[in-house]
Amino acid sequence: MEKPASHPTFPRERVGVLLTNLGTPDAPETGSVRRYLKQFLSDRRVVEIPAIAWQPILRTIILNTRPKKSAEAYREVWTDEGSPLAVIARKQAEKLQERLGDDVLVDWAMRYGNPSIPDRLDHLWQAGARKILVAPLYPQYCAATTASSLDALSDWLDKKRWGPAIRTLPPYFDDAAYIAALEKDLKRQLDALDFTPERLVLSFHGMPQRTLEQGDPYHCHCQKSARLLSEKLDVPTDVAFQSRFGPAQWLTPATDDLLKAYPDEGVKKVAIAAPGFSADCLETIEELGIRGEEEFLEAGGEQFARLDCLNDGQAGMDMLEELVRRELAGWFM
Ligand SMILES: C=CC1=C(C)c2cc3[nH]c(cc4nc(cc5[nH]c(cc1n2)c(C)c5CCC(=O)O)C(CCC(=O)O)=C4C)c(C)c3C=C
Ligand SMILES: [Fe+2]
Ligand SMILES: [Fe+2]
Repeated sequence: MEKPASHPTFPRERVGVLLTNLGTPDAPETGSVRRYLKQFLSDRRVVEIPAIAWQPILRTIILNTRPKKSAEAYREVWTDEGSPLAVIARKQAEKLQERLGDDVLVDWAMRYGNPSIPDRLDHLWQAGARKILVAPLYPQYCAATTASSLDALSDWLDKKRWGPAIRTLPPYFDDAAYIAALEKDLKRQLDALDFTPERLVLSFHGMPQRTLEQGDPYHCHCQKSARLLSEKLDVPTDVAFQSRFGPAQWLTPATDDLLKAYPDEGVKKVAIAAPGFSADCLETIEELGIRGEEEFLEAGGEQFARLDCLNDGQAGMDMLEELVRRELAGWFM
């Protein structure tokens, strides 16, 4: 039977994979940072204060002060290719695409800023992806990160007449592939240091203490990742939470407090890793690597090293390929 002339044509069906991360400004300038922070900090998953109380504070105080200061920090980490988080996210997607071949379309997106989750889902759909795995690259589940990415997915699906079958990558905080990748990569980096650290700090992004009391599993996921990892490493580890924001009580101990207290306790040689970040970003390169080192040395510390995240290195990509192939079972071998 002949198709009516008005009948749309469809591309070859394929499987899509969308790697998502948090997001970053388009440029290390006040205006770009303000746009990014406005979207980020207006997300009710991130700041759980009723909008009527929060929006005036955000618009009159925070967006008038923080963007300039944050832009300065972004300038310290910005590369010729762009923001480290975006550059690494793109490389992770390109390398995963190479590993999975043409039957799968791999793309990447950011929850805040660009490229956005709805734009890249549109792109995958238009390219023929009728089955899509959305993979928020957060090992530890958190409402502010994992659930928020899935909100963006469900908002997109909500508007579609015909939408894809969807799978989402579960948190992988205790997955053997994740722990093994960290073990391998951190051991490689520790072996390459020109000193032997007395302590390895495992620094996770902080969250308000209240979220733990309300049932967010993030704190427990971080503690379990840290325990499983520390069992594999020869150096003693401490867990800490970084990037405190606002006046509320956040998870403790705070990374900066821990670094400042070490020298008085006789700990003078420290390495620091951020296993909850799948890619290096402002929070690892600037906050840990620059500010953290300054704070530790000023307090009397002697040697300090920041270890890289898994990024697009061999160990991290082996893990990502394993996790993604597992989730694609039955869709693609
Ligand atoms: C990895 C998990 C992360 C959690 C959990 C998280 C929670 C969280 N963050 C803020 C406030 C800010 N975070 C900022 C940047 C930022 N945060 C994460 C990760 C987590 N955040 C990443 C990967 C980045 C990206 C940095 C980049 O390179 O672009 C910022 C912006 C920078 C700044 O102005 O300091 C803010 C603000 C809150 C409030 C929160 C949980 C409630
Ligand atoms: Fe953050
Ligand atoms: Fe816990």
